[in-house]
Amino acid sequence: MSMFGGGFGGPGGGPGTGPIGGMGGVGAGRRDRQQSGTPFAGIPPELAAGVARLESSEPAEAAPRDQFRQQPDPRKLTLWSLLANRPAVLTTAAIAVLVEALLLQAGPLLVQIGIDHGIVARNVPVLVAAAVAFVAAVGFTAVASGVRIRQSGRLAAYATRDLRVRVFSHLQRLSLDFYTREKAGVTMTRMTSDVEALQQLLQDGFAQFLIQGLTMIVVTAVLVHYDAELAAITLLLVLPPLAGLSIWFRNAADQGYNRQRDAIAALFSHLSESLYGVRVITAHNQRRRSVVAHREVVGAYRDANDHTGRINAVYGPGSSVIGLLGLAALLGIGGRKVLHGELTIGELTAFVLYLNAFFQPVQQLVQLYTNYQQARAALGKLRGLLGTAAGVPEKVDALELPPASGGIELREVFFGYEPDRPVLRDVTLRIAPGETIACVGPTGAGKSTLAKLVARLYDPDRGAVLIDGHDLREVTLDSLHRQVGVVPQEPFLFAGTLRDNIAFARPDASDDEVGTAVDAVGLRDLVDRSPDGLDTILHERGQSVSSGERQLIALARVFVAAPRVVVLDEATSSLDLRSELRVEAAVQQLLEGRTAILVAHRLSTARRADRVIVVDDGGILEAGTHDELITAGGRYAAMYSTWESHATHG
Ligand SMILES: Nc1ncnc2c1ncn2[C@@H]1O[C@H](COP(=O)(O)OP(=O)(O)OP(=O)(O)O)[C@@H](O)[C@H]1O
Repeated sequence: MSMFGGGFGGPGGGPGTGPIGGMGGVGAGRRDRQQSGTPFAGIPPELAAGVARLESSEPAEAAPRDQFRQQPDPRKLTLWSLLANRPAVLTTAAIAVLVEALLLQAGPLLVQIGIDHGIVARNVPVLVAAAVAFVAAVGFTAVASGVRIRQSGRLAAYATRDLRVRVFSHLQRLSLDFYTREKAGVTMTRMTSDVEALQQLLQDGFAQFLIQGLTMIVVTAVLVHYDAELAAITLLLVLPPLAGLSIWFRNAADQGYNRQRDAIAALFSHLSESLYGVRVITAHNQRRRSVVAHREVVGAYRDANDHTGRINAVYGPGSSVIGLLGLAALLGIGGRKVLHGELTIGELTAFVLYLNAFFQPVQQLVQLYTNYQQARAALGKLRGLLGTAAGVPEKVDALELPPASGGIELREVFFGYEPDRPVLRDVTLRIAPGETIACVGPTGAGKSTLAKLVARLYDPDRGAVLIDGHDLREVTLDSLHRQVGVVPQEPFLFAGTLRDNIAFARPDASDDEVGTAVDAVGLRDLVDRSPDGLDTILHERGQSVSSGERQLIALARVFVAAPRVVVLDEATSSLDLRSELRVEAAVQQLLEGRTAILVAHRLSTARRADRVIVVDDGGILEAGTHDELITAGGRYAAMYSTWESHATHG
């Protein structure tokens, strides 16, 4: 099986090497075209002055703030932690919220003053003053509201950006076991839909929550001030049923929104798998089945939405009815008080307006609560993801692996992907610096697994893997990956230029270094044939180059990285004889002077290795040079004679 499931690039291109998609290619491309002197290369002279002007006015690019660290971020992910990162923006937004909430309450007060002291008292200046004050309050409210929306928008944008970077960094930290276990679509959902659910709440939700909450407090105080008895009766009538309904909603929504999150993740998973596998689906005539399966996951998502919709249909109108009944009660009780002269008509009007102002927030809070529940479910999922520990963690006190001479040792290694299914049992193997070892054996025997352990893509369950006497678990992953290069069975190319792909592990590699790698692995032909040479854009996953060329690019990538140890999982896909020979020659070049572990699917590769090991039944059955094993007449000799007769007759 593939060492990386086609998921990762070459060595050292592990965590934190940054994106590649065309990055750096622009500048590099321009530099090269200018040098090449071809027609249309570089910036036309008549535009040069304009470009220089434009460049000088561009702000200098700040150094990236986010550094990748192998150790996970210990901070717990909470809504507050997302907001607290930008105290200045948060404070401005909070002040704007406060001002807006207070100004909003001026309206009913001014109406009451206008009625009681202006209209009823026939005092025109007071009436005019109340009206003017009303207009001013509206103006200030608009300004405060503008500031609040702008600042809370910024806050949400920053917070979700931070969250996305944090989750992505964590994804980079996780090991192969996570990616085998977790569907790509589910992880995508965490980064898209879940983060967006949070964004919605952060953008408007919190500010609204504060405004509405403050409004309710202010209004309650004002109501008590106007008529404590009336306020108490009305609030007692309203609050208990509202609280009961909210508790019910919280419990029901918790389940509902979790179900919704799971359903959307399943939907994304199926979508991404179907898109990646579209060729196989079409070739095997399984489009109908694919559509039926998609209808099922979409159906499950619809059911989840339907469920939350039903809950909302009870909670929304339910809380509204409670509020309106409260108003009706107020009209009856308050009206009686006016008739008995205990309350002025202006006060009752203000009371009704304030109570309305009390219930409007309730309505808004209902909506916000829905958002909050959604965001809470999303946060739970994201927290789960951030809480996933890396399968191959780096020790806090891990040491830099010093420049290795490349001696490798597997010491009594036991390993299984699942606890009850051991793949390797008590494997001991020593590889001398500079030696090339070929692993052969039947399919599924554990050859790739052995190679993965040497690259520390997994840790052994028992025993140890050492380089130059250093246990791999004791050294930093960064220093290890710099010195152990991996060529996966199915090379993965990124959308970007050829140069970007070749220099992936060392983006700072010079043109000369890239050129040397190109020549060494025999890619010169491809580079010369490509329209823009090294600046030719490759399509996603390298679909625009042949499988042999992909292998050569993967080899060139490791060549540029220049690790001490190479772990190479030979591709099983067969190439035509010419390409095969080119790849073989490239491998020879790459292995020159390096320690190497080859997972050899072709015995021609094994023949050229310094030593061959036969892996089967969870261990190493035979080990020795090709000639020794042939002479011994054991398992390898049998495999070799079968292969040879196929090679000559086939
Ligand atoms: N991620 C995984 N999770 C669970 N089991 C796995 C995983 N990867 C491999 N296996 C199992 O471990 C065993 C050894 O797999 P491995 O890939 O090492 O075989 P291999 O000898 O390299 O085979 P091939 O020649 O086909 O590449 C197989 O039985 C395989 O099914």
